[in-house]
Amino acid sequence: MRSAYGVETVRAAERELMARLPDGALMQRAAAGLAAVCAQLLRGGGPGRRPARRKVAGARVGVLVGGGDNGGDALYAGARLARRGAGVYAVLMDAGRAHGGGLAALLAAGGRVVERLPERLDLVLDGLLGIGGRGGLRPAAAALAAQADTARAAGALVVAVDLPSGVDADTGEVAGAVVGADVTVTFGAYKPGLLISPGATYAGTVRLVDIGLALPARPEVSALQDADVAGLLPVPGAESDKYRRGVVGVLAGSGQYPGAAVLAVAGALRGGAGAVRYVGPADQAVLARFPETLIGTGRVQAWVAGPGLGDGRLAEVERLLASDVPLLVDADGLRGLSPEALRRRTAPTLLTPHAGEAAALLGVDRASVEAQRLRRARELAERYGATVLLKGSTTVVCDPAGQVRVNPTGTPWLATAGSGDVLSGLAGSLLAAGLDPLDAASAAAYLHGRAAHHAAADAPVTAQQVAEALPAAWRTTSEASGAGGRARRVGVSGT
Ligand SMILES: NC(=O)C1=CN([C@@H]2O[C@H](COP(=O)(O)OP(=O)(O)OC[C@H]3O[C@@H](n4cnc5c(N)ncnc54)[C@H](O)[C@@H]3O)[C@@H](O)[C@H]2O)[C@@H](O)CC1
Ligand SMILES: Nc1ncnc2c1ncn2[C@@H]1O[C@H](COP(=O)(O)OP(=O)(O)O)[C@@H](O)[C@H]1O
Ligand SMILES: [K+]
Repeated sequence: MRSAYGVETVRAAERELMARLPDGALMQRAAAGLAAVCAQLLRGGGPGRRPARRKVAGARVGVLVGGGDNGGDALYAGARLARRGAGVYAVLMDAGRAHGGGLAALLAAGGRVVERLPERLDLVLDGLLGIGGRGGLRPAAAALAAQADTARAAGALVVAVDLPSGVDADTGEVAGAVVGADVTVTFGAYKPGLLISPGATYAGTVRLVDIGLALPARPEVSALQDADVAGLLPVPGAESDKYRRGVVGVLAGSGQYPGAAVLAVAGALRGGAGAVRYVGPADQAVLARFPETLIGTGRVQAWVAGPGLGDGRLAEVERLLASDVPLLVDADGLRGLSPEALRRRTAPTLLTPHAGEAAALLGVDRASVEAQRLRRARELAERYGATVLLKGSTTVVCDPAGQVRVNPTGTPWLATAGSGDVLSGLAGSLLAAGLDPLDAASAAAYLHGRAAHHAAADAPVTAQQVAEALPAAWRTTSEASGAGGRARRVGVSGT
């Protein structure tokens, strides 16, 4: 699990540790870790777009230096690289406020202060702002961020110190100018803004440097990894039967959108439930594609309601809302949903809106959901008293108690018609197999994103292909974690 902590929590942990260490020790730890990653990148150990230099000596390194400790980290790291023979050029945002010790160390090591970044750099350190950044970059910082972009376009690797300047550490929000990094070296803990887009997009690959912080057990935001997901996936035991594994009901499709029913069933069949029951007018289309589907109402352990329903069947969704069976509501089912109806429910509810649907539920515009994914997902979960999976460039899952997970898998190729229907079927199937909504939603998003990677391989992909790649995604997730033996056994008497 990747655990992320907000600025206040990180600062409190830093204070506590600093009180026990000599002055400046923490910054030296950060700078040493940062310089080590830069050296590795210069030697060709990272996402280089230039031929590797193979050594640090002779490399050309630019350092963008802000007025706080983030600039201090960058200066001390620059000094370490200069001592190893790199040519290091520092641009100070505000000469009067650059970190004194760091600047002296850089100059003593042979580094230089220059007016603007020179040409032909191998690497640029973005030390403008770290967790002390507030609001959009002010003009002087924005001008230096633009220099980083220019150097990057000319082939330099950009390494963000702690986080890309311009990204809000707590939310991933970006207001205006921002540094686009290839690699972010973050200190002590992941920050939520490194895991949530748009911030995550600007961070590139994130490397964590341990500086010894003691952090609370419960992170503010987490991202499941292979082993976590593998440990959640339901695996039948020797005594399992299809009913004990769970039956998922799918209320989806309409004359206008029969395909949504087929795709939701396609996802549900690959989600670990023992059977899928379909209710709706697209039964012939569903059966033609999946003869294993049960047709018509009957007992289920979870319902998926909404994909392609159109607007004529909201009464059926309301009946499910009034039932005591776990329920996932997606797409058309989300229209006109009342917070009161959800709050009255006794069984778990999972809502899976995309940004447009979330905007309608909150009465805000779509752009504000896309720019503030974490805040909007939290608001929805709180207002509706349900777990929310907000789809999009970073899928955010939030439960009513405020636990947040962000999904680390996926690809923009997933932005294709019908892939959301596959996801809702898959998540509903995991609910029917007994996972709670937070786990079902985050495991489903993880597998779905991974399936898209398998199926897309950097080319366009269809929703059906994503569904067909789910077994491979399941297998690679379990294998990569070596968790075959630790997976949940379901559908065995007494479980
Ligand atoms: N506190 C600690 O113990 C440690 C801190 N470290 C580093 O220190 C950083 C935090 O340092 P600071 O608290 O000094 O803060 P920062 O260095 O992140 O930024 C503070 C400076 O940026 C300016 N600023 C804020 N928002 C701005 C905006 N939108 N546009 C332009 N300028 C803006 C402020 O006026 C201030 O001068 C961390 O991100 C990390 O890099 C590391 O050295 C590890 C240890
Ligand atoms: N830019 C993106 N990057 C990664 N995944 C995306 C992006 N845009 C959309 N997705 C994913 O694609 C799927 C689209 O679902 P949805 O919007 O419901 O489409 P549909 O209604 O056509 O099925 C979701 O899983 C969503 O998270
Ligand atoms: K930075």
